[in-house]
Amino acid sequence: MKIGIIGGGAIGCFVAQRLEASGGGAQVRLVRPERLAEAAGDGVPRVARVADLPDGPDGIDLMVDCAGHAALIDYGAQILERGIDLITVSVGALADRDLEADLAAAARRGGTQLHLASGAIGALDCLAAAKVGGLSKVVYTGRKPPAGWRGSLAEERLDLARLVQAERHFEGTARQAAALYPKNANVAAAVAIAGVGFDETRVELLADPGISANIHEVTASGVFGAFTFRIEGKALPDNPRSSALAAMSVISAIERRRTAITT
Ligand SMILES: NC(=O)C1=CN([C@@H]2O[C@H](COP(=O)(O)OP(=O)(O)OC[C@H]3O[C@@H](n4cnc5c(N)ncnc54)[C@H](OP(=O)(O)O)[C@@H]3O)[C@@H](O)[C@H]2O)C=CC1
Ligand SMILES: O=C([O-])CC(=O)C(=O)O
Repeated sequence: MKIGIIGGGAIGCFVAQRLEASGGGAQVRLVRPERLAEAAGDGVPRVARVADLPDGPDGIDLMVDCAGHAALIDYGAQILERGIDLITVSVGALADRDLEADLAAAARRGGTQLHLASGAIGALDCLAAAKVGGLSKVVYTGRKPPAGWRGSLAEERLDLARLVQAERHFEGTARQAAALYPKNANVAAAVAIAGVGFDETRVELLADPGISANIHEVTASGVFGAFTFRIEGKALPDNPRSSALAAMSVISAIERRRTAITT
């Protein structure tokens, strides 16, 4: 399988290095034009760098977006329309109804699929199955140490450097959370898409100086019964905002495409 990657940050580098180590390394990395001249800094120097998809090698089977909302907006539709499947971590971008419709139309035209990586959360399979019977309530709570909220709206709402106890900086719908916190609420979006949708999923986001992990909790109830899922995810060393599991979920999604029998 010929794979291309978008994003050379914490998640993109993890993915590129894992692919390289498994012998099935990526063929190309899509970068912003102004990044093209830079020396390879991701530990996988033989990967071709291009600023536009047509400049890359032919026959790419799969692109993986590890870059964030802007990348899905910039490249998603053209990738899908060119007949290339796409795995993305930028799930929150789909809170924009127009983008969601554009991506779905591009996938139909290209005969392709946009696969949403499970990211930093789990239990999405459980939510999706429970949705079949009918879900009555889904609540997602995201809790990170103050450093995990740097560069987000939380900085405007709280004095992150001086927190002495957990403080909530957002309460609302998953659609609002995903739009307001593009680097931090992709999990809320994934929970919404698997379950009761962007407008019915309730979200709370907290900064907590007493924790060192990114703690995500989902509670759901419906015809199936009820469940609570809680994960304490370690952040990636290069980015305190992003849980390591998000990067691992991309590799897992790729591996599942390579095996005859999959979950
Ligand atoms: N689904 C989930 O559970 C999770 C999803 N995420 C999403 O993943 C994103 C990436 O996370 P992470 O790797 O930690 O972030 P980083 O900030 O470490 O890296 C982001 C990388 O993407 C590149 N990039 C951003 N925009 C574009 C673009 N338009 N075109 C090409 N490259 C681009 C950046 O390049 P440059 O340096 O040139 O800007 C950088 O290399 C997050 O912003 C978030 O949206 C994160 C965690 C969990
Ligand atoms: O990585 C995480 O813990 C969650 C995250 O940033 C997101 O949902 O965007």
